[in-house]
Amino acid sequence: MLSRLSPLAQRTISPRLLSNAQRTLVNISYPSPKIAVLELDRPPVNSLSLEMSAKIVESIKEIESNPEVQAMVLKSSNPKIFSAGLDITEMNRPTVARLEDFWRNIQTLFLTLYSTRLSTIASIDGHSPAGGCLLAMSCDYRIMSATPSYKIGLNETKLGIAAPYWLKDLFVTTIGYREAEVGLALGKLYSPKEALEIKLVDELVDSPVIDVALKRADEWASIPEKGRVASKVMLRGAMIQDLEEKREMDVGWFRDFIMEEGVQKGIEGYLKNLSKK
Ligand SMILES: CCCC/C=C/CC(=O)SCCNC(=O)CCNC(=O)[C@H](O)C(C)(C)COP(=O)(O)OP(=O)(O)OC[C@H]1O[C@@H](n2cnc3c(N)ncnc32)[C@H](O)[C@@H]1OP(=O)(O)O
Repeated sequence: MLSRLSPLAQRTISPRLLSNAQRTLVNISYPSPKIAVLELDRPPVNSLSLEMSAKIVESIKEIESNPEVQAMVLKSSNPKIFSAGLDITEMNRPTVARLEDFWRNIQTLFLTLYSTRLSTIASIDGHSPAGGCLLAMSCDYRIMSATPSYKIGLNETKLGIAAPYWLKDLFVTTIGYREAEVGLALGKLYSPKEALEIKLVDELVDSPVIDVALKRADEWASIPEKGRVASKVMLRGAMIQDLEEKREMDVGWFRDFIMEEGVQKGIEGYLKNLSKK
């Protein structure tokens, strides 16, 4: 990890030359006492490996531990990708133990981000498929760049897999049953304009997304915490409790689904096509 390098090494190695093993994977900054910015920094595409998920969770907890901080902006260090979703290599011929651990970390990531006392603003300046869309939907408010080529949505079926039941629930809660039904079946990736129309995102901006995200964070941070958190718990509590009770069942479902030979072949083929591009 970068933090294990000496201060001199940290200053002299260009960040672009660091391997992921040397990186912190996320960066935390505080533009003002009430606002934190959590930046995803796992090149090339911010995919969610076991370590990346664990690091995001650890960082949210670190930010939460400061009672003064009220809002957190989630952004990417990559100028055109928010997050490419789960690290597909984690699902490609894995060991059962690693796969199960990976999934427990993904569950924890969702539960932590979805239930944090912080107001969370997703600053989506780039592509946000699958697990990237999960991160965005777990936030309280989503702002996306209007750049027409960017895509957001749940494309799992295109990989030959299915979203877990709790991600399906989150999608339904966000965009409504019928749109979710079609979107999930087709593995549909929406343009920013389409995403705004179905309320998958709340706002589109042409200017640097982060500027508007910081403004919204200020607005959310000005609401008294007690009432704001109580209303969040009312709206989100049932889904959180449901997954808490079914975690191990969900791990079993995921493991059995992914380890099937046909699914493994599909994942292998999808990865090969990605690399060939
Ligand atoms: C039953 C279980 C349900 C589990 C739920 C799963 C949810 C998921 O999140 S599954 C993951 C779905 N994600 C995707 O399908 C996104 C795939 N990636 C892309 O579409 C593109 O990479 C991009 C649009 C995000 C960016 O395109 P760009 O042209 O800039 O970059 P690439 O050349 O495609 O990628 C660079 C590099 O990164 C590798 N890579 C891309 N995405 C992933 C990923 N999700 N996991 C692991 N690795 C990924 C890609 O293969 C390239 O690698 P090489 O440089 O080695 O070729």
